[in-house]
Amino acid sequence: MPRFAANLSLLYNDVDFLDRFAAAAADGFLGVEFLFPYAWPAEQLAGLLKAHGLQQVLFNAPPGDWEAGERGLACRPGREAEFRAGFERALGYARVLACPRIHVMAGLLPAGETRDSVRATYVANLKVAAALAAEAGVDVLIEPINERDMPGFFLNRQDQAHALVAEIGAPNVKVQMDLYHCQIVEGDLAMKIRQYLPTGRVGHFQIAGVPERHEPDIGEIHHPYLFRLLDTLGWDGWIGCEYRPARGSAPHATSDGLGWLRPWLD
Ligand SMILES: O=C(O)C(=O)[C@H](O)CO
Ligand SMILES: [Mg+2]
Repeated sequence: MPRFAANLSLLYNDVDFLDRFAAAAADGFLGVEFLFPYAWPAEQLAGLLKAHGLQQVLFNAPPGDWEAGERGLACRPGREAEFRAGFERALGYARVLACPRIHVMAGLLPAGETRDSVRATYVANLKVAAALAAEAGVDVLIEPINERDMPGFFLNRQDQAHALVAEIGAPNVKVQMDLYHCQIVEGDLAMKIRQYLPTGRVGHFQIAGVPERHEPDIGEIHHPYLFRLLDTLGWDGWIGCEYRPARGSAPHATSDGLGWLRPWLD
């Protein structure tokens, strides 16, 4: 049976961030993920996880200046020291939160650069992150993201991600297979899962309805088929619920829209 994690950056966003842990636990989630924990002390977040019987399954390394539009530093030549310092900060949080994986966002292509011209920077940065993470027993995840949501993002396709994982050559670097982005960029989701899951190089899944990124039962993907497929293939990791609730009304919008999840919680 798939295990579902609530993405607390997108779900329960009609209550304060620190109250989302309790809300997720009350809805039956056993795991949570979020984008960035850095506005709160790690010990405070660890206390909330413990109080509500939740596991932290994923969060992101610092992405650079998010407010200014940056979406990761890994592919940015000249930002290597900042990338490393950010990743070390993330590892500190991972230790306190007992979180076994960190997502490293690739970043937007700098003006005048191409995917080929920044590839060596990206690979070198990921090798550094992988070595640091290995000492802490943590996996480093890389995620292909569609360019409608993030124009100019370096990493967009599953085949590109898997080729980079092979080139980086570290056993703790894996792909975060977000089926929402994969559907928008490539489609053919079931065949892509059948192709990549047996490689052992998929470290996490995420889901959302396509194209609006609302509940998984809104839109063009039939998720129950994919959940059964993941079960058949023996996936025992997590599926992050990374969508913007569209049903119900505040302060229960997320809970009101969880009808799709209930059959999978038992
Ligand atoms: O956008 C996504 O799908 C992610 O998972 C990133 O972590 C945040 O942009
Ligand atoms: Mg995602």
